[in-house]
Amino acid sequence: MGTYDALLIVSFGGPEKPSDVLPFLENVVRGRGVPAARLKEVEAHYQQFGGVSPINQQCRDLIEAVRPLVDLPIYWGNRNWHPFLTDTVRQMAADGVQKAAAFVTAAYASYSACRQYRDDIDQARAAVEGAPEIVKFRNYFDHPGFIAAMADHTAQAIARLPEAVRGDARLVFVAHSIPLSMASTAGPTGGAYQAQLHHVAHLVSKSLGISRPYDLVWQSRSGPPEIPWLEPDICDHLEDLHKRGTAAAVVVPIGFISDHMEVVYDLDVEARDVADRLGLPMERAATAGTHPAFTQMIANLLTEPEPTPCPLTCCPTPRRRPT
Ligand SMILES: CC1=C(CCC(=O)O)c2cc3nc(cc4[nH]c(cc5[nH]c(cc1n2)c(C)c5CCC(=O)O)c(CCC(=O)O)c4C)C(CCC(=O)O)=C3C
Ligand SMILES: [Fe+2]
Repeated sequence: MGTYDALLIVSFGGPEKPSDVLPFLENVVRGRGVPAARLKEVEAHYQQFGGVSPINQQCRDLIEAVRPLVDLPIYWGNRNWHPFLTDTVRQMAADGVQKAAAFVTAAYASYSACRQYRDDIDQARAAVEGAPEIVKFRNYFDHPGFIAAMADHTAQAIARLPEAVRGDARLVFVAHSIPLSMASTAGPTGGAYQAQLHHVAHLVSKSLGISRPYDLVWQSRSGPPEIPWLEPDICDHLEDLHKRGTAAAVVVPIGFISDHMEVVYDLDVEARDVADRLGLPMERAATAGTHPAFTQMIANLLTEPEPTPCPLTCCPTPRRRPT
């Protein structure tokens, strides 16, 4: 407590112009066996948005919103695109930073959401002489600040529905799908990714006073088709809800903390198309973004005791596959 001399934001990174898209995607999928056809599709999603992912600007906005709340210099580095984490850690060392707290823009356990960011931090530190110590915050999915932000945005989404269906709207929580093998090894004893997401879905519903059943479904499936991932997909699920006579759906992306490309494409384009075709009233809740409860959460995490390091068996690295 009170021992940090900098706050480091660690994020995924995204392209900011059309010519960034391919090299960015190559960084993301290196050694991960994502089929070429899937990559072509995703490339088209980015180009449809002018080759610009919203995620980097969202990190800048988050930093500006957090700056008045913390008494520390704030740095920012990404896994897959500029500013690269290694360059940021080099700058931190040059500035004489000794010990930084790291806020990762992913709230949950699993290799992709937690361990891979830890590895990024370790690799960046290993590449920089005199690198500062970097303490990653705990997985903050159940922090009251995150829950409050998501509950607030969910209430706003419900209020945007036609009045007649508001009271019956089905809450459809959604997160990034991951391979079943990754899900089964998430957290110290496995299954933590789904368990944490279920917990958040429960807490958000509860804080809205909604006791109706809700769903937890998945988006943005990648990887080779023969490898099983978490299902059902949000689009199939909307079809299913419609068949069952559901009056309306409020899609709540609890798996992400900003409205980046996977949100604005996979939900606001793809899932929206499905809902419109079905005539199913649907609203999408905003992610936490720069909600004041969420930015205050980041400041509050700085005052928590240092988290105990994860066991080595937690969220292990998947076997790398040839592309
Ligand atoms: C759990 C999880 C999160 C949440 C935690 C977190 O936030 O980190 C997340 C976030 C994100 N994923 C993102 C983008 C991509 N993810 C891909 C591929 C993959 N994601 C996976 C998982 C996750 N991903 C996995 C298991 C793969 C398969 C390849 C592999 O094993 O690594 C691909 C490759 C193409 C494809 O989609 O197939 C892209 C382009 C962006 C940036 C969006 C923007 O640019 O605005 C963000 C924030
Ligand atoms: Fe992803």
